[in-house]
Amino acid sequence: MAFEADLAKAHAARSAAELVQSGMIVGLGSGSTAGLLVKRLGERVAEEGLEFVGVPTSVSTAELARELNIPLRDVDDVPAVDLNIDGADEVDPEYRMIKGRGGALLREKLVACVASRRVTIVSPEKVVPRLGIDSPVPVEVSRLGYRHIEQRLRTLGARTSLRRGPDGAPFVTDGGNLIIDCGFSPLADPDTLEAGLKSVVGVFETGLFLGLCDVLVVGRPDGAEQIVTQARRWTGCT
Ligand SMILES: O=C(CO)[C@H](O)[C@H](O)COP(=O)(O)O
Repeated sequence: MAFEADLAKAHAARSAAELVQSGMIVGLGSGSTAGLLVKRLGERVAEEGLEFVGVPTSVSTAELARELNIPLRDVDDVPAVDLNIDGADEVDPEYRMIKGRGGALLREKLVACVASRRVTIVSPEKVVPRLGIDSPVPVEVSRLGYRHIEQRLRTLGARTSLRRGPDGAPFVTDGGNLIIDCGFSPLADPDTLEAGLKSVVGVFETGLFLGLCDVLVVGRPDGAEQIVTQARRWTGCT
């Protein structure tokens, strides 16, 4: 089963890597599926002389891309991003997503928002009838005051859990913040929830990615399907 999911991720990554053309500025997502994408792009650089500039969404993605000789820029050093390719934890029938299991949600959302075209790459089990049944919504918060922020998130109906690393210490994001995972059952209205979470002082970003999927690439053990979503675009990005 794990082997099939890995194969599906590899097919999704490979299919999306074909969308990258020389001259593009490309947002490079984070996580295992995005890692496979970066590796495939590295192969294209080495084998075909593909020339593009990557905008990494995490320290680990930047390290991998550098090893593969992919030139990088920070998001503030590019005028815009032509194409962003990233993974997701869950995608619903309206192409709304939960992201951030890897803890890179703030930078991922920033880069997705400045991209002209956003591509999501997933294995099939990530496509769900409804968001939040299995995955909590990660919320990136200030270290200062995080206990009070957690209380406020509870008043919005969240079952909260401060994310911790393997050593038991609080997980710290690339941006130096904390993550509070927020379980909602059910997650009834993602748009209203996003507005509520963002209204809490000290919340920097949430893992709800709404209107940020223009193309969904679903990998399978034997290939991949690209779906042009025509999903409503998120007004925060336009
Ligand atoms: O949002 C993310 C990291 O913050 C990842 O894209 C998401 O968690 C999917 O990861 P994977 O491809 O390893 O399943």
